[in-house]
Amino acid sequence: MNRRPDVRRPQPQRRGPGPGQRAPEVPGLAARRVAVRLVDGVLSRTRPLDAALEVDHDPSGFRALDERDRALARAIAGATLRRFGTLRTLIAARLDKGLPKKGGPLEAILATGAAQALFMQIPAHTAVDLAVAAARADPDARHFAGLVNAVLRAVVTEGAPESEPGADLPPWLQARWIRAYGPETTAAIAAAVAVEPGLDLSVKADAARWAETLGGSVLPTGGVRIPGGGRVTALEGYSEGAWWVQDAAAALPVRLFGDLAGRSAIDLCAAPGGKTAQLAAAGAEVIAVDRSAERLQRLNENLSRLGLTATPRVGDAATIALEPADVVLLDAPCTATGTIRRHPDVAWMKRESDIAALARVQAGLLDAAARLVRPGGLLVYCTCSLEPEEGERQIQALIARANGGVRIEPVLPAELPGLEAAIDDDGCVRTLPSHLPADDPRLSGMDGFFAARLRVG
Ligand SMILES: C[S@@+](CC[C@H](N)C(=O)[O-])C[C@H]1O[C@@H](n2cnc3c(N)ncnc32)[C@H](O)[C@@H]1O
Repeated sequence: MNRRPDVRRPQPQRRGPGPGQRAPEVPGLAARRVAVRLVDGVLSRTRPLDAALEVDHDPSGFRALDERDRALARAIAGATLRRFGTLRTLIAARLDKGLPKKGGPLEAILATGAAQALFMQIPAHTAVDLAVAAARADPDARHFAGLVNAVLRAVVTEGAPESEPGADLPPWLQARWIRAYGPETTAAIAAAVAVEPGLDLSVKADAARWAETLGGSVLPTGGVRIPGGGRVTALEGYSEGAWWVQDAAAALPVRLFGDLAGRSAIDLCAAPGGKTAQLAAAGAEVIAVDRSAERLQRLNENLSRLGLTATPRVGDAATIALEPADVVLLDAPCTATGTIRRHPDVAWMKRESDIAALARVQAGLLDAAARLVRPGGLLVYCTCSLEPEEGERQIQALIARANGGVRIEPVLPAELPGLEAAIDDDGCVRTLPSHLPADDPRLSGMDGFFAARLRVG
């Protein structure tokens, strides 16, 4: 009996293969099933997208795919998560009784199917048929293959809705940003995170030459921006270690130290080493601390490709004992809500309660970092979060706790040409995804970051 589903005209009533039987693989199905697992890992808050793509033990099956299918699975998962707010609403409107409880990855199957048809250039019948096939291949979702077919046919017939600012953000996050930045700026942030961004590089030297070689432009932050797509490792200059991937906003905190030649530096929470590379390239003697030995190994590999050196130390930044240094950088663990543009999974992995828990960790790390600065030295604190609790309020609280021992060294407009709007009234840096606008939305924007420069002692 031929069990291969008719990919042009699905028959939802047909049952999948019985126990012990294997259906021949439908073309394109493997990539869809992996995309479903990637999205389901995020929606169930068990696996961030990048972790699923990188870890050796890969429960999604991503690494078993060939290169083309990997790119397709990644693109489907990315497009789904970027537009997930809209997709969830469209799907919910077609489900009178909500999502069945025992459907396994049913929501991920529906969302990836709809994303392909509505937001990627994939023919609707292919997207729907492969979603039905993915449901049939899943032990829990197979009972709902008919529902997948019905819901997706209705969704694709209706077509993509007008995009509304904020429709793709979790409501709790949108509400917080409106409180922190106002409705207009929040709409601008939402528009910026809706577009998959290009690639930002920090270069060791000669930004103009690398911009020309790679078909990009030099940013006011000193880095190079190129259109995204393609394998980073295949780009010119990668193997010779001429540059590393680093968002334009992530490159700002180290610049706040000024001249670093010959100075001692401690980089706390350093892996995978984007900022360590900047410190080392600027001539500092760097100790790079991270609590994860595995991630420090990646830092070592990255530095070695770049021909740069730092002393790695595995340890907890809150308690590590080190000789005080001229400058200390604390790039604290945070909710990373400023990076949703590049990591759309972050919006759906995080919970609002994560903010308070991380803010407590950040306060402890800040106190420890301040103790590692030699008297009169500089501390730069940064997070890639848009939440004031993880940025501005950390600094206000530290200054109050330090009783005159720590003060903000305000960043001057001349230090950030082209980004003066990112300097707040206290002289700290607050970048937003809507900063650095350009005509082409894919070449616009930057991560949301907070950075404060502090004089200690
Ligand atoms: C935001 S990432 C750092 C990115 C890095 N600074 C860069 O520019 O490439 C946060 C890092 O902090 C590390 N980390 C989290 N808590 C830590 C702690 N208490 N002590 C040391 N490292 C920590 C994590 O292992 C992770 O590598």
